[in-house]
Amino acid sequence: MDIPFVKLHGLKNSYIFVDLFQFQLEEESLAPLAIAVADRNTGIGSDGLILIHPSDTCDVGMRIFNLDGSEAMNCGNGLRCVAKYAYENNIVESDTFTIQTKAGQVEAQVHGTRAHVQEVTVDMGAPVLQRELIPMQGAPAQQVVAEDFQAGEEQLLVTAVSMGNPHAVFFVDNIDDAPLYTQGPVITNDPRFPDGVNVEFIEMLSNREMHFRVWERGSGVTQACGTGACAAVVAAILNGKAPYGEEVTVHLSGGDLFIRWEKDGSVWMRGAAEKTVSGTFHWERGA
Ligand SMILES: N[C@H](CCC[C@H](N)C(=O)O)C(=O)O
Repeated sequence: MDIPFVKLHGLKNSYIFVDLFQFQLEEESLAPLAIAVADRNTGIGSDGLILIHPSDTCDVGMRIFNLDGSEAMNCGNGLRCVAKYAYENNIVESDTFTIQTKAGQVEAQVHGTRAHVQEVTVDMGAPVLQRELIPMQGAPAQQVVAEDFQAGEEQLLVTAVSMGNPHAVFFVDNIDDAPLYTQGPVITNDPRFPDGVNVEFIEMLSNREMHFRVWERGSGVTQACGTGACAAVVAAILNGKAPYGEEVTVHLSGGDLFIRWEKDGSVWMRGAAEKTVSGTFHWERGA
C-alpha cells in the first residue's frame, strides 16, 4: 500500500499526518500503521501518527496515535500542526475554525499567510480536575494538588490535570535533576492511573516562566508536549506558583510554548507548527 503523508512537528514533537480527505485507511490498520511510520529505521520516524479527517460537527477532525499504537484523546502540538495543514491546504476557509478531537472540540486561530502558517493559537477548553475524571484512583470528586506520591525511592508531590488526556505534574528544584528516565516509565504505568498517564517535571524560573520535561504515555520522552504544557501551567496556578489569566512561558526541550489559563475558563496555547517532509510511505502490513 502506498500511503501519502506529510510530516509536521510542534517544537520537535513530530507526527506523520495522513489526510483522510484524500486517502482512505481501514480502522484496524491505524494502530499498526502508527507503529510502522514512527519507526526511525524501517519507517519515517516520528512520535506517532495523526489523521486529519472530515467532521460532522467541526470544520476538521483529528485523531492521534502514539508511537506504540495507542490512541490518545488529544494532542496539543498535533492540533497546531492540523490547523496549519488545514488552512494551508484550503480544507478550511477562515483563519479561525474548530477542530474535533476525541476529547471534544477546540477552536484554533492560525497566524501567517495561506501559503505559510507560522504560529497557531488554540483555545484548549477548560482543564478537568476531578480525580475520577483524570482518571486517578482515590476519592472521586477530589482535586489532586500537591498530593504525596511515592514512586520507587522517590517521595514526590503530584498534581493531576486532564486536558482530555491525563497528566501527572511534579515540581522539582532543578530540571536537570528530574528523575525523567528513572521514574517517567514507572509513573506512566502506575496503577493509580488506570488509563496510564503523561508525566511532566517542572522547574519554576519565576511566576511567569518554567522549564519542562515530559515522559509521554505511549511515546516516552518527547521534545515537547502541548497538552502537557497546558497541564503544567494549570498545576502551577493551582499550587500558587503562577497567576491566572497571564501568559506563562514554558521552555520545553524543543522550544517555547505560551500558555494562559483564564480563571474558571479555558486554557489558551500559542506556539509554532512546522512542516518538514511529504511523500509516499510504502507499507506492506505485517511485513
Ligand atoms: N502521549 C499523549 C498524546 C500526545 C500528546 C502530546 N504529544 C501533545 O502535544 O499534547 C497521550 O497518550 O495522552
